Amino acid sequence: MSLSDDSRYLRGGPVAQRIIASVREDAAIATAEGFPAKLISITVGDTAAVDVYVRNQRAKAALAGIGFEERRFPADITAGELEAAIHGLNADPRVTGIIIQRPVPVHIPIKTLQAAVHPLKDVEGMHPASIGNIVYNQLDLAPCTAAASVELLRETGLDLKGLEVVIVGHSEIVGKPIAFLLMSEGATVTVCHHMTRSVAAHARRADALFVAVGKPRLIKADMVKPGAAVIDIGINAEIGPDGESRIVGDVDAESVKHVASWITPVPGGVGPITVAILLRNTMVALSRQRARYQATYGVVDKLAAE
Ligand SMILES: NC(=O)C1=CN([C@@H]2O[C@H](COP(=O)(O)OP(=O)(O)OC[C@H]3O[C@@H](n4cnc5c(N)ncnc54)[C@H](OP(=O)(O)O)[C@@H]3O)[C@@H](O)[C@H]2O)C=CC1
Ligand SMILES: Nc1nc(=O)c2c([nH]1)NC[C@@H]1CN(c3ccc(C(=O)N[C@@H](CCC(=O)O)C(=O)O)cc3)C=[N+]21
Repeated sequence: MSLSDDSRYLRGGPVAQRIIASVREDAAIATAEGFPAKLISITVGDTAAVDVYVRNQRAKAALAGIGFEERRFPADITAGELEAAIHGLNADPRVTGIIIQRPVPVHIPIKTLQAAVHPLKDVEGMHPASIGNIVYNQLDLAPCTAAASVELLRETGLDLKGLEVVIVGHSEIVGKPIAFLLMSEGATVTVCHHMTRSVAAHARRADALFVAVGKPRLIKADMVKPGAAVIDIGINAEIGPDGESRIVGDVDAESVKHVASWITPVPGGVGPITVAILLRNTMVALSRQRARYQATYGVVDKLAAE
């Protein structure tokens, strides 16, 4: 069976479309009520790794009826200057959400930047205060890629309760949040990283295998349990046999597709859903801001009566 018509391929497009259609309805209502949503993307320095992401954010935000603006800053900007820019966006009532594209130059501590974003405008859930929410099983706003990966696993229809899940890669933006999201769903989760003695030994036990490392073909067929679901989060640029640059994941799809029951294509798997979730998170942030606004200013009648 060819890759393109194989139903075992878990495609992100239809899931993303579903999410964006629902965001579009919510955004239209909010706009009509006088609360248009607007997302600001911050990019610092060389942007090759994030260009595709930002391009898709802009396109899908337009489709969903969410405002979108990109702010680009030079690589030699100081952390202090960036924080000041973020504080300006925090204070701007027209701005609903702020996303800081990773990576940022090494002289800027990413944690400081994440902490500068007001938690109500933190559309990736990466503020130290926000990321704790998923530990407390508050799952309505999670880091986008992690949430997107879990959405794709749901598409398999597998019961997440008691599912043996192995995650390869433990970054704070992908691997770790996936682990927390799936623990909340009742899965049994093992997390592997570069010090894991045998990634293969763990991976072979997984009913669902998530891979977020950034190494092409790290996962081969002999590391996958027959019938497993394989969610490939990696995005790697490499030169293909035709001499053209192409994007591949972390999974050797050509061999793994013969063993797994489900596998996500790259591109066309997790990526499109990541963008859709970012927009959904922007609407979650908007409704939280509206609730705060209501709580603060929605007592006019009472004040007038006093
Ligand atoms: N589709 C999407 O929406 C997104 C895709 N990505 C892609 O996902 C991949 C991972 O991204 P990100 O999490 O940000 O990357 P990081 O570089 O932050 O994390 C990589 C992780 O992989 C681990 N690792 C490195 N080598 C090995 C190995 N040989 N075996 C097991 N684990 C290993 C590292 O462990 P340690 O820390 O111990 O060294 C680390 O936890 C990249 O390809 C990135 O482009 C990222 C974000 C969004
Ligand atoms: N703070 C932060 N959060 C991130 O989530 C984050 C980041 N920084 N930095 C960069 C990486 C990368 N990333 C992508 C998301 C979607 C696609 C995407 O839409 N991919 C399409 C590609 C389609 C096309 O080529 O146009 C696909 O996979 O099908 C790509 C890349 C998010 N990241």
